[in-house]
Amino acid sequence: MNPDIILPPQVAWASGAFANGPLIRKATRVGDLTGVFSDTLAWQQRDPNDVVYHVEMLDSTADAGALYVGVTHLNAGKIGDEFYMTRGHFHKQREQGEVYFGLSGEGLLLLQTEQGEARLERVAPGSVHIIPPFTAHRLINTGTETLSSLAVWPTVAGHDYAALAGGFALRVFASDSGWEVRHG
Ligand SMILES: O=P(O)(O)OC[C@H]1O[C@](O)(CO)[C@@H](O)[C@@H]1O
Repeated sequence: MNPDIILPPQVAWASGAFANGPLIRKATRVGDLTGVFSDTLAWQQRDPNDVVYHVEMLDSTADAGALYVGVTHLNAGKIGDEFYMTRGHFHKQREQGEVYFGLSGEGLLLLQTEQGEARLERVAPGSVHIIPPFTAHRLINTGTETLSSLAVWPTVAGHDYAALAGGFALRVFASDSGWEVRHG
């Protein structure tokens, strides 16, 4: 007798759309991102209901060793001259790492250590980003299409946003040549 074969969740690599999974979906809007963008006036003038990004993730257990798999869909856009980006965070359990995979669109992954040293990796379809322990991370969409990136991270990791209340050390703005990096 053949055993029943389980149909696992599926992800469409080109779009990041999930099928067959126990999905959680969360949208982050302009109004949720207080203090994140440098041009406060431009931020205040925007519709707070505009979605900047949404995350779809497969639900998982909170057990040690369990993993989340999720896709962040970061819309193309700017607040003032600064490109749309995720809020960004350290893991509450700082020793937990994460892996990002670029699926579609183009952008940057901003990584920052606890000592404030920041670096940028180019995100593009097929790119693989190993986020080490003790490293904050933020996605930035420098393109004209939605930037979609798949991530795998431990469910115990948690989010610490407070440690970055003063912002990251680098910001990315539109420029004549496409984009430019400035110190925060
Ligand atoms: O929590 P942030 O900084 O808004 O980032 C968006 C998402 O990116 C992830 O790191 C993985 O996609 C999630 O943990 C998080 O929900």
